[in-house]
Amino acid sequence: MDRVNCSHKLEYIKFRKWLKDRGFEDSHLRPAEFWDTGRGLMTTKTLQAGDLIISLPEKCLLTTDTVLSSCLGEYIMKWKPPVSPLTALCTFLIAEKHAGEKSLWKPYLDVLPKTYSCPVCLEHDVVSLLPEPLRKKAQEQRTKVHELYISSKAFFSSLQPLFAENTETIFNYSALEWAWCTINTRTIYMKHSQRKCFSLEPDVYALAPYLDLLNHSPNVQVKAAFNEQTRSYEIRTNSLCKKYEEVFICYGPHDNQRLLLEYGFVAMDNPHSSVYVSSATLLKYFPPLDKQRNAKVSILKDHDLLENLTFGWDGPSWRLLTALKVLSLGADELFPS
Ligand SMILES: C[S@@+](CC[C@H](N)C(=O)[O-])C[C@H]1O[C@@H](n2cnc3c(N)ncnc32)[C@H](O)[C@@H]1O
Repeated sequence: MDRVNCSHKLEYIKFRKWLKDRGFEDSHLRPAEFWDTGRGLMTTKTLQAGDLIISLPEKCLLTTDTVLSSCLGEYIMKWKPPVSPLTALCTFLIAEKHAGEKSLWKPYLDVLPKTYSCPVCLEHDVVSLLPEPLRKKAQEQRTKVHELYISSKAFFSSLQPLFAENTETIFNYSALEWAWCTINTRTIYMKHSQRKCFSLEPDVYALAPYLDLLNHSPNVQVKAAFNEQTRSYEIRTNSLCKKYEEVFICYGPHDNQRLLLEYGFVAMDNPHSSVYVSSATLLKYFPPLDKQRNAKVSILKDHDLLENLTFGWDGPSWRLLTALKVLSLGADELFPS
């Protein structure tokens, strides 16, 4: 058995009832465990190109509007300097999880992963096994989440009147890491207009319960957008998907480094696969005594051409070729008189 339907489990029965109460009608998708991709959605009817995979009503979406209309809203509105939309969503997830039975979002929270595999969650000795350019990005991710935690601490304390328990216990680092990964790995893009109560970071995240059970395949094409007429977020497939098979969407033309960094997995047979070449590796192959070496390196740095240098299936990328060309220039070619 390479897939096991899990829609009979109590948590999914409650989850689907919760979605139905919010206007979601699902006829052909079932949560299932797949041997290769883990949990995902299986279709009980064949989907042809052009068919609707899912149409999720606005009422099911969790956005910054949801956060502002909750009890957190007044605290966000009065907090200076304003928090980011991302911080607001993280705070909401942590607060709702803490509310347990009392949360209106409990059936959704109950089916969210308990742990994640993004680099920020990996142990130091695991990160140190990653190849160099990825290791650096993994460390940057850890720093980013840590800084978010430090910079949000005062705001979290301001929420104390809402909780009987100490906010430091509720909004601890591991709770923030879980909330950050939930948002980073599961949100859809939905642009909201800029609001004064939030910082200038773009407000583009929406959590889309059930739809966020769809796994990624680099080999399918889909069209996804909010439909203003039906007031639902809709995804149509452009690929055939046979009855009882897993339905995939495409998160974007991402290589495996990006998939690991953003989503915590890598895709088999990824047409966007690439191999990253660190600047240290590149420079090792150029003469250390080249008098113009420092000038060349600083030109490349100024143009942001010493990072994200890759080989894809078609050979070296434009960025890598450019870096190679600059480093190979002769003495009279770099600054011709
Ligand atoms: C939007 S969620 C999809 C549903 C998720 N599998 C679940 O059980 O909740 C995105 C996450 O699913 C997993 N995922 C998505 N596509 C995958 C794939 N092709 N292979 C393995 N894991 C995948 C990754 O952990 C990713 O962070």
